[in-house]
Amino acid sequence: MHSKDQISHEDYQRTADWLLSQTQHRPKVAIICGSGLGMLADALQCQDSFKYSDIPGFPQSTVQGHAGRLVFGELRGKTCVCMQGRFHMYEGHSLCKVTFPLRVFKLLGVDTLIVTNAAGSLADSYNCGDIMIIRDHINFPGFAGLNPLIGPNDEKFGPRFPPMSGVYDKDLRKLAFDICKSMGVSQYVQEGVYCMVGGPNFETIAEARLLHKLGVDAVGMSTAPEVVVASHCGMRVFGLSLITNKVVKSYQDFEKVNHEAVLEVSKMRSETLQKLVTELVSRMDINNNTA
Ligand SMILES: O=P(O)(O)O[C@@H]1C[C@H](O)[C@@H](CO)O1
Ligand code: HPA
Repeated sequence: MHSKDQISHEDYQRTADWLLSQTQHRPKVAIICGSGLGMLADALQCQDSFKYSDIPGFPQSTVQGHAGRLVFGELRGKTCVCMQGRFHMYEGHSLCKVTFPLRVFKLLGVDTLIVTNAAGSLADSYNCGDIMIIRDHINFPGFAGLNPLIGPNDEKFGPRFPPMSGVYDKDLRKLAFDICKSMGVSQYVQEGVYCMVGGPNFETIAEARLLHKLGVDAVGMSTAPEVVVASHCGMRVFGLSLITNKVVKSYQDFEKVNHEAVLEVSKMRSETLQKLVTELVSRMDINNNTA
């Protein structure tokens, strides 16, 4: 499966060149919007946007709550590119396809990734609507050999064996905490470990208990492959999970999670997340991108 799906450097370059020919924007920051979080792109000024179906080489987004648009624009004078809709492994995409945009962004000049997702909480102290700053992740599919870096290594992007410790930038995490404090929202901001599972089904109770025992704070179906590829090609990474549900861990609890409820909670926190991401981009240290 992997060799058939292998994407060449030229393929990434072709898509990057097409985008560079269609927009004047030269982003340094990429933002990936999680389920129901597409409104993060609405804050961008002077937008140029492209449907994924119009971008050569781009996969298509099939999940409700993922619009399928790439939006370029400025956040407080800093140029960003925003994915309104991401690709998940459970949609049937290979991990090369899931992470295709990241390498294209690298070729556009992006050096910082802000990744967001909707996730269920395992940590007992978390509540629905909490924002979790991702300290670290567990890439469960990676344990089973589902890793986007499997296959011949493209040294132009990064090394064969990239380190993954400290992958979520410490300074950006601290900055985000400071911003949350000044926004007066610290009471529902957490920091924790995100775990990716393959999906598309939500967890059984036994699976939830296992993840809890392993020290997972929040579980979702994305993010880890994107972060692995971004880090492999040298990007700085910051991640946020919006806690949209508490994962059922008790056989006495008859609550059942569903995607509609996930989207509903995402909507509830959209304004706060938009403010937080805008402030973070505005205050983060990046090269002034006037190239
Ligand atoms: O794209 P994200 O990770 O935010 O989406 C989460 C995981 C599933 O795709 C979906 C389940 O409701 O939300
Ligand atoms: N499990 C996995 N993925 C999710 C969840 C969950 O409970 N909530 C949102 N995405």
